[in-house]
Amino acid sequence: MHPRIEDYALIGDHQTAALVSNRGSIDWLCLPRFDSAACFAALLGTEENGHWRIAPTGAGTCTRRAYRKDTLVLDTEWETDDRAVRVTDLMPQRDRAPDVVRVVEGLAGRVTVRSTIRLRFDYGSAVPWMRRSDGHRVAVAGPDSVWLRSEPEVRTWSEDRATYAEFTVEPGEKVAFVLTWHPSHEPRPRLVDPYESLRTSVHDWRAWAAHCRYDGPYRDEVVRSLITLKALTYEPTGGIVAAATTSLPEEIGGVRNWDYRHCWLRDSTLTLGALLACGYQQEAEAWRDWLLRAVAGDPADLRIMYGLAGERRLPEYELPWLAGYENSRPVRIGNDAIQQRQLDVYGEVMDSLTLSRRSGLPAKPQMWRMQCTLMEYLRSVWREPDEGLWEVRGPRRHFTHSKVMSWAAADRAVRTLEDDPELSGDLDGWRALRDEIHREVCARGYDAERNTFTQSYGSRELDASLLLIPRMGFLPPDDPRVVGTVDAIREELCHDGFVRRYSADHLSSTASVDGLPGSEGTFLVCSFWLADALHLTGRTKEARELFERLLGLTNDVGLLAEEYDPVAGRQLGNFPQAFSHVGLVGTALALFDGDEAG
Ligand SMILES: OC[C@H]1O[C@H](O[C@H]2O[C@H](CO)[C@@H](O)[C@H](O)[C@H]2O)[C@H](O)[C@@H](O)[C@@H]1O
Repeated sequence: MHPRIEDYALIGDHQTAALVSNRGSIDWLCLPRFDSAACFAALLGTEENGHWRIAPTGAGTCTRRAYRKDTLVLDTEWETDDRAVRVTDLMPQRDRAPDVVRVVEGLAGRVTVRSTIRLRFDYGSAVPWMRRSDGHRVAVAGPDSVWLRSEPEVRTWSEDRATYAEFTVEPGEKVAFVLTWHPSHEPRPRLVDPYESLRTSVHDWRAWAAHCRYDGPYRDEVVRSLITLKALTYEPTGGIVAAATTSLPEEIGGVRNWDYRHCWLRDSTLTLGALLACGYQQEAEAWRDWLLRAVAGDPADLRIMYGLAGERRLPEYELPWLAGYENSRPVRIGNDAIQQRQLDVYGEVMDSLTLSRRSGLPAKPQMWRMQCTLMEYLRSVWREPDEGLWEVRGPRRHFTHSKVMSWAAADRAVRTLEDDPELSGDLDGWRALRDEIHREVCARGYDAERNTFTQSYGSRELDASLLLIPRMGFLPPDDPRVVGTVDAIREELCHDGFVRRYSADHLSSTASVDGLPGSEGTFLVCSFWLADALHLTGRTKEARELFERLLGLTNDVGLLAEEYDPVAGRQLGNFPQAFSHVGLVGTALALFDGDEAG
């Protein structure tokens, strides 16, 4: 049986990441970058598509699993009455080549351990040639090579397109495996010392986590989320991926399977906010600089997402040879949403740059110039319909959230000018724009009969993004229209207390709100937004209860996917997802680190 999404834990080296199941199997690993082809793709197919399992012979799921405190170093243990063994997994900070280190350590009795590795390059499709060289097993296919060795060396053999090793450990005995990726045309990679890597990783992560300035309740959960956000950041450029995976389904067996290994302006600006609020200025600055490079050029060419280094083309295609996670097909690479118009992005970019200024990040001269150009462009397009923040694949609409965020862009432009007399810009024009958008949203995006804002102009649909209205400052939290909207969303979009993005009524028909067949779960970041809105509107007790229930959805190692299915009681969608962890950090800060409301 396929592990559930929440059966996985993440390890990474700030350039890519792997998913390790609670059976001790690495089922997902893209090398050398997050968005490279996977060499282990069992996550989206079968073991034949590549995996690496280390576990006691005959054992199934582990008996205990945890990250070492404040690190991304994972311990997985199997314990029986008289025997116990631990596998410690990590990806060391990169020198040149990416490495995976797996240290097996005997804890009690004499345990026989088996390593089974099936390397399959190009997303599980290419079976490499294997050879031996200098104590390594070397796998080569096309541009990729992987070098595998152990310390001390254990006997390995190949059979049925897999490489095996079997050995025993007694208490205190260790065997460390190192897998290193390398371009196949280059000479052998430099050796890393697995034990030294383990020590350094633990030290570096703890030093990083110690900078977290949040010291309130649930600090461990907040730090775990921050570590996850850091692990989703591509260090060479500062770009932040939305999640470590592609095509984990929003509906088991369905078609809502997308590639999240790219940098969305929306997801990353929110991530930046969470990191900044917790004191991580360096990461925020790196992302701000990534943004300035990525959006450079004609504002009409602004993309809603980019590749890790700011690439502007992410063509979407399918991998027919992969069966998909629990048969959820197609498996998609790339993302056509890059072609969409999503007006909210202007508001998010302006908001995050305002935040970065206020947090004291040194401003760059080209920053304000770029903001003025974006504003001029937004002034010419804000009246147009768009695909909205949920990236609907149906017809464009006048999404209320997109207009609210256009208002936010104008508002942040005005406020930046008011704050800094040294900057120049069209203050009167932007004030007028801000007022005009506000008037229009209140007139066309609000249903007076039901006392709620609506998903798009003239529609009766609701949308969870409207929970952000008070947070963006569009209306005060005690405005009856805000309270009415929060209540209507609770009434219509909640399932078991968790929030759907939009109405579920049409989700089973092909004429769904988002133009896609099938259904989906409750959306975790929206559920955190509900907790924020409840807190802002004075219902802090309910906000805390919801927050605690949401914490209860994290898996055994504190990770969240994009969605949750309250009926099946399992996580859905790409994993771990930055959006969900940003939500967790934001709500913790709002509830326990800010002004107490109610
Ligand atoms: O629901 C259809 C869309 O789903 C994906 O978008 C979602 O993920 C993005 C990244 O986290 C997020 O920014 C967006 O708000 C979400 O709706 C997918 O990437 C799209 O291609 C797809 O149309």
